[in-house]
Amino acid sequence: MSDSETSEQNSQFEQPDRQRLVVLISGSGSNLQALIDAEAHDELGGEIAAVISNRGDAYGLVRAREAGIPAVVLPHHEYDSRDAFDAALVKVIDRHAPDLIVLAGFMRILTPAFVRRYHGRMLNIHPSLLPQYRGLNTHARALADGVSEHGASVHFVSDELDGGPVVVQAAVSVTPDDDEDALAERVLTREHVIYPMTVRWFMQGRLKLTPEGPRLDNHPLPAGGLRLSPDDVTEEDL
Ligand SMILES: Nc1nc2c(c(=O)[nH]1)N[C@@H](CN(C=O)c1ccc(C(=O)N[C@@H](CCC(=O)O)C(=O)O)cc1)CN2
Ligand SMILES: NCC(=O)N[C@@H]1O[C@H](COP(=O)([O-])[O-])[C@@H](O)[C@H]1O
Repeated sequence: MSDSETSEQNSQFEQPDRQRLVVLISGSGSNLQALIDAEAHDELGGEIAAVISNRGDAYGLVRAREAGIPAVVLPHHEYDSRDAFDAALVKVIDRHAPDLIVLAGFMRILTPAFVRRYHGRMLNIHPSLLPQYRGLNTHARALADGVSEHGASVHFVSDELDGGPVVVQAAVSVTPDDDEDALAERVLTREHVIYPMTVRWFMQGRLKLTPEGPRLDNHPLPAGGLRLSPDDVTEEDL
């Protein structure tokens, strides 16, 4: 058994009563880092039990290992189908019996069977004010359209790509001299605020997905989710 698997096997027995989450990544992992930092400050409501990446070159793997979190690479291109890849994901995820699966820059479309398995306990962060700009290249598309506001959305994952019920959005103003990198950086900064906050709400049992939609403290959320405006900074501003 490899080191990462050994440490991974042991992690499920540490502090068994704490809420656990598994984070899926594909790249830099700055949102993962925001979650790691929140956990380090006891502001996540649980522990990151494992990190899984579909890319072996994801810097987020370095972040996980430096934080002592078991990190597993499942190269999607080594699997014959999406179903086979998702089945391998399930096998690794379920070893940790997580309460929540968090997609943090995870760039693979998940199959309906996978989404059903984790319905109501899988979140994603998307770099747009959904339902605007589902899919990829959101910043370039927003700039091309000349929008005045852009941002990020945290939503429960559904079969409909980036179409699941939105929990929280954070908006940024788009300036005339914005380019893709500058806009992406400002949106990421907001992501690092709203994702740990939303994950904490779920881990604390405050956020649930009901058949009628997301509820926070048993109150229905506004259509389109709670919105942090460009001037709002923290949860207290919601
Ligand atoms: N069933 C769902 N799967 C995923 C969702 C979702 O809402 N429902 N969210 C995405 C995250 N995402 C945007 O937020 C996203 C990720 C990936 C893609 C995409 O087109 N992926 C391509 C490969 C792209 C690449 O490898 O660079 C693919 O899977 O063929 C679109 C949107 C996560 N999954
Ligand atoms: N469609 C999914 C998607 O585009 N997600 C986006 O990828 C970036 C990941 O950054 P990170 O790896 O530094 O967290 C984030 O901006 C996230 O919103």
